[in-house]
Amino acid sequence: MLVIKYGGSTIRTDGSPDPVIGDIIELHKKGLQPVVVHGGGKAMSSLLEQLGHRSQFLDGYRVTDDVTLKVAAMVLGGDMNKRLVAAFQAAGSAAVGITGVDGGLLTVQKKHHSGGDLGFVGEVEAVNVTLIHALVAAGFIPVIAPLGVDAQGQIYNINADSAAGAIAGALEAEKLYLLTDVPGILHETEAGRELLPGATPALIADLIADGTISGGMIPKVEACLEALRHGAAHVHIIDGNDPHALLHEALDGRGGGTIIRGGELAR
Ligand SMILES: Nc1ncnc2c1ncn2[C@@H]1O[C@H](COP(=O)(O)OP(=O)(O)O)[C@@H](O)[C@H]1O
Ligand SMILES: CC(=O)N[C@@H](CCC(=O)OP(=O)(O)O)C(=O)O
Repeated sequence: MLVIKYGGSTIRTDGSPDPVIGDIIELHKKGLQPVVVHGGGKAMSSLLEQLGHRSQFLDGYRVTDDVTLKVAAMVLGGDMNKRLVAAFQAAGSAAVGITGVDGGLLTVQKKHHSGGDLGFVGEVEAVNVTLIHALVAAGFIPVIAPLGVDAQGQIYNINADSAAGAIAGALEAEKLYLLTDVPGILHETEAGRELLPGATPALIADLIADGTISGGMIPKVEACLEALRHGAAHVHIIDGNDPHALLHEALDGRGGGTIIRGGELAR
């Protein structure tokens, strides 16, 4: 299976044909079994702002109070999830939208952070992939919103990269693709800010420590490491704004971006 995390910063919400969805359908037709995990952080921030609620982040994780949790359920589990499923439908492919709450997919506990209380932010404790396997076996593309539930039935907001990393690990997916709004991990070189084509966990730790990797890139690389720890063969951060980068990368390794492997430095 291929797990594809589609970031909210690049998801089209204007109804125009979405090349990423076209690519995912193409991969499905070729028998590659894609599983989609989506974000929607940008749409959440904009609705929260309309409600007069300020968004606050700690290392890329949104501090989630009661209001924010409601907005997460509405935007991620509702609007964003159904828009994506409708876009798959319009492009001629059957997708089924679920959240991590459905079928016991994502059991979480409250995530603790050294920088302060994150509120209702979940850290994935257990993944039950039964529902994903059932949907894939029936020919559907699962489209998953990053919400989870704890043992007491409390719903939590999960960073979409973290949810995708945990799901890719549990599925022992051959590949995890994280589609975002930058070409990959960028770093300073003598020639200026450039794409880092390959990285190892050790290099990533150095880049977080020296501040090169910050904000929304932190949950992304943490998700990559989590998926690698659980047996994903490699993970790849690619540009969701580059039309067909996903298809090129999945079919012949020409999509660009940053590959992260557990072993030696890639490429
Ligand atoms: N070293 C880095 N290389 C690339 N992007 C970085 C880096 N450090 C921080 N970022 C930020 O991470 C962002 C991607 O994360 P995020 O905004 O959460 O996107 P998404 O919605 O796709 O998950 C980039 O737009 C950039 O602002
Ligand atoms: C806890 C946490 O940070 N949850 C994220 C969930 C959405 C998300 O991750 O969306 P993107 O992938 O588009 O950034 C949030 O509230 O923004």
